[in-house]
Amino acid sequence: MLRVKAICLARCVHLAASWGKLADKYLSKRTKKSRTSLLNYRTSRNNNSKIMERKELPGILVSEIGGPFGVLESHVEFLKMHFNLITMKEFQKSKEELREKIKSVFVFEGRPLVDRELLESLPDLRVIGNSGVGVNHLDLKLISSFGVKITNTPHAVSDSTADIGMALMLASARRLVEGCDIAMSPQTKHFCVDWLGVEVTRATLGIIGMGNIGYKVAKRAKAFDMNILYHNRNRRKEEEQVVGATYCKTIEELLQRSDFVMLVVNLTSETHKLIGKKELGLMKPTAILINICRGAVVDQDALAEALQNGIIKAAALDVTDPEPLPRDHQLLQLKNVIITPHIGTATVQALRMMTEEAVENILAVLNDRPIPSEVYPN
Ligand SMILES: O=C(O)[C@H](O)CO
Repeated sequence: MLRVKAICLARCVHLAASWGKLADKYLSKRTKKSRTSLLNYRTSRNNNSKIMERKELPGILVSEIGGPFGVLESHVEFLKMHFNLITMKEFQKSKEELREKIKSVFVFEGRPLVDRELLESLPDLRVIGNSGVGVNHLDLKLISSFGVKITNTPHAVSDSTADIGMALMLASARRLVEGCDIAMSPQTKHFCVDWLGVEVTRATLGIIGMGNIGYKVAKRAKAFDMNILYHNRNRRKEEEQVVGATYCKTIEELLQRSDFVMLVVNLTSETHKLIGKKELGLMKPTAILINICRGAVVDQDALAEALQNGIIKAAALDVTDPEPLPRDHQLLQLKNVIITPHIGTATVQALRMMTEEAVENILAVLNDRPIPSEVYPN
């Protein structure tokens, strides 16, 4: 009997051990797979580093290291694994020595400025890698006329920007900033608010621009049981079905039917002041406008007027034109506006992925591989 018990116990232990091993194997496989981060690049570069000297790496021009418009310090090591990193300051100092080394420019927050002068001083330049999706700060035609490719990072930015869209919609609907002011004010003795918010649940959200970000907004809105309308140059039937969205052929129809209107388009000559007096006039007086793309998509004077006159109820903006607005701008005086400082991609994860996506694009151009995200002039 004792022997049987011992055998049973041994079997159980063996079984548990093999499950453990299996689980370990499975988990490490999953962890490795989900880690599509700097680490992957690091590993592959480390293997190559034995055969590749730093001086052989292609030169990449960056604005500066650190500072609000510079490459994040934590990304420098990663960039240096693939490139010979040259800052604008270094380039200005030794132009003649460096000009032929620079094959790419890494543009972050619109810096460095890529103008004719810069393009003319870089004879071997092959690609402008924009870190971010919006390329309105780049003269696409001019850059292309130099035979230089342009790339952007539409995938890296989509989740964080969609999150900001949802955050602004919720904050505006529930008057979060006003509530926060009351709760935190030293003057507050009792919590007594004389206003009510509105719910986003089951309300109608109209999304103008169903690209990567617009689609991620729709996915999130679906979880709020929202009735989703969208307008886009091209109808996206597959995505429509996934999120249960309804296509509006015209912006006018979308504006008339929506409780919340979210702007998620690229800024181009066609979308400049897309939302003006006429469009605001079509919206419901209870509607809220949310802008997470570019400030110039909205006629801000018309918006301020509409907000003052009750044409629409409120606005929540992560972007303005210019940024920041002049301190005496009328939009800053209004209670029914919330403005955040263009923080759609301001997360550790998004910035890391933007750098990775930009590097992937640049390396594809430099190695004559298919380019994941190329931008073409209109
Ligand atoms: O364009 C983008 O991706 C964001 O606005 C960050 O610049």
